[in-house]
Amino acid sequence: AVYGRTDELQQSTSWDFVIIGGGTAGSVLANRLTEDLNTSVLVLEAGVSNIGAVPTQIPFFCTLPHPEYDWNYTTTAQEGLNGREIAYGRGFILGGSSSVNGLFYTRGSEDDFNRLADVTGDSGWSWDNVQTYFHRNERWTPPADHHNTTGEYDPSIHSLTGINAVSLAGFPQSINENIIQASNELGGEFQFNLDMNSGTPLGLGWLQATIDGGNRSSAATSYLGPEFINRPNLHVLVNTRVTRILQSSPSSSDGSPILTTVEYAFSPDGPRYQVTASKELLLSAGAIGTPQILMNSGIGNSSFLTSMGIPVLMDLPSVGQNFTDHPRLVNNWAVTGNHTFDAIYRNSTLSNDLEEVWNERGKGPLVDTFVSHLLFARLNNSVLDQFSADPAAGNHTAHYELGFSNGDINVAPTGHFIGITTRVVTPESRGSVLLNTTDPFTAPLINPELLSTDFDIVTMREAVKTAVKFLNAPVWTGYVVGNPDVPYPGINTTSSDSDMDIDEQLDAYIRNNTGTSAHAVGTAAMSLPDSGYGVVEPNFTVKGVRGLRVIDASIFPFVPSGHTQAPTYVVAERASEMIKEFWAQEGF
Ligand SMILES: Cc1cc2nc3c(=O)[nH]c(=O)nc-3n(C[C@H](O)[C@H](O)[C@H](O)COP(=O)(O)OP(=O)(O)OC[C@H]3O[C@@H](n4cnc5c(N)ncnc54)[C@H](O)[C@@H]3O)c2cc1C
Repeated sequence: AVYGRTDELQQSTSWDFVIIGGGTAGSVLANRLTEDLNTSVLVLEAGVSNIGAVPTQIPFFCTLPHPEYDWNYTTTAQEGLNGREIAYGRGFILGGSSSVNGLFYTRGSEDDFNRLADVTGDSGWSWDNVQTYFHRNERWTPPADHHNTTGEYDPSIHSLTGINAVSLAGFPQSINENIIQASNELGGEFQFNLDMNSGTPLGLGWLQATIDGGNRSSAATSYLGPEFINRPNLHVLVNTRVTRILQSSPSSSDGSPILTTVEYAFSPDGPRYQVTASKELLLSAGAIGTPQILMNSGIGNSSFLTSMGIPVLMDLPSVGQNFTDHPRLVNNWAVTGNHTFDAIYRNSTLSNDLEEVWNERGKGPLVDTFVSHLLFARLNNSVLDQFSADPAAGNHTAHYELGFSNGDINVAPTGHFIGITTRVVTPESRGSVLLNTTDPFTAPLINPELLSTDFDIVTMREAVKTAVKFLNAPVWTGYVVGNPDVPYPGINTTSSDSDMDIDEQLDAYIRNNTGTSAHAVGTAAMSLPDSGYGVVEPNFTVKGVRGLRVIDASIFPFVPSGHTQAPTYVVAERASEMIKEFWAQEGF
């Protein structure tokens, strides 16, 4: 059950596992570990319950701000973004970021997982071996309008038996046919890909999203859904901020501290409570929350911790480092038609009417997220050759992504648009999450270092050029204003003196407008034992301590080359299995 106050919990209960953070990964762990009714689990979640959080349930409204369900973080000044500080979304709600995200369901590439297997020395992460976990996660679901989906995906690679709903779009956008036609006209990098979740995502295809009959499918609605949440051994405490992890008993025989006690509070000045897990603590507070909790507990770079006045429990300099994210840029071009979705954002009467249709019939444009198709593409060799190394995990892995929208998600006051969101999916930039103060209720310093390398800015520039190339396909004649010779965004004239001028102007536009995908990973990276870097071992245990594992998006040493929720679900599914196997071997 879900509780709002600590005194509602049965005080006599002892917990086998305490999970810190009821987000994407935490909800999977809570579900899988309580499949055995003899295993008791307590989840401590800082955010609110997802029940009744209607704005988060409507897929199309995912682009609107929902401050009551968000941590409302802001980054440090980003040099690569001309010094701007930008909003950094994180779900402050059961289900975590899966309850507020853009709902895109992309698994990443075969190369991404094979690289993870190499880096961790664990073949269990290879693409072939993780298919089991994708299948445990995914429950392929018909779209809200039940249209014939033949030719829009490959059924052979999907699962009907998982927990989290995934579907194709359930409302036809007026540009759908043109997008497919443009892919046929242009071929090459725009070639149609029947299913981008096959391990080879390159090309253009239909977006798959975590949507269940027009409603968001989050970790909370699925893994903590009605059929699971009332298990007698599953207890979820919301509105509960974990402040620190504490050493619970004398060190183990090899001298490693045993960390199975967690301290939590309901307000900055309120009393601190403690609870101890009889088996393990599972830290799933996400790529921002996890390093913050570790550092406040004395696990991190010892000189940094000492400078903050925190007693050092374990010197792990990689905590909070290696922060990786996908830079994201929303580009728009004016169109002549008026069948775009722009009016929905501007006209509150229309938006309310559509919400009624969504609510009563599960139909209409609100049943989908804001993108209908994606393109995954690689840099041309001539561009790639400028760089000493290719950060992609392999040759079947994209460097950038384009997402096509039938309108402007930035809500322009007038006009009709086609939107193309460009993202760098193999960024070289690495940032950090560090403590600002030792107050666990104060936000940490979030520095994704977006666009801080040449590779990243050049790749974003190529992505924008690819978007323009796409809009110059013959099918857009008479629809996209300017076709042929669609203008580059941010540039007033197409007749610049030289290519260099255009590149410089594009770079200025990119740096002034790029934001985040909120695909934060890497701040508690997994590495081989004795590798000299990293935070967790391949079995998710925090290096040098006992009783504590980190299981969430922070463990990825490299960001997958797609949106990060599906890989995070896979991490949590596999971790649950490993934990169960470990305790079965221990004889429990
Ligand atoms: C706005 C946005 C859009 C995105 N769009 C997409 C998309 O379209 N597709 C996609 O694949 N991915 C997307 N992502 C990324 C994806 O959702 C995340 O990578 C994934 O959900 C991360 O899962 P996690 O378990 O690591 O963290 P989270 O799901 O964020 O879970 C962490 C949980 O821990 C809780 N917590 C943190 N600190 C504490 C504390 N001190 N005490 C108690 N609880 C705590 C949080 O409240 C949260 O519930 C998006 C993310 C955001 C924020």
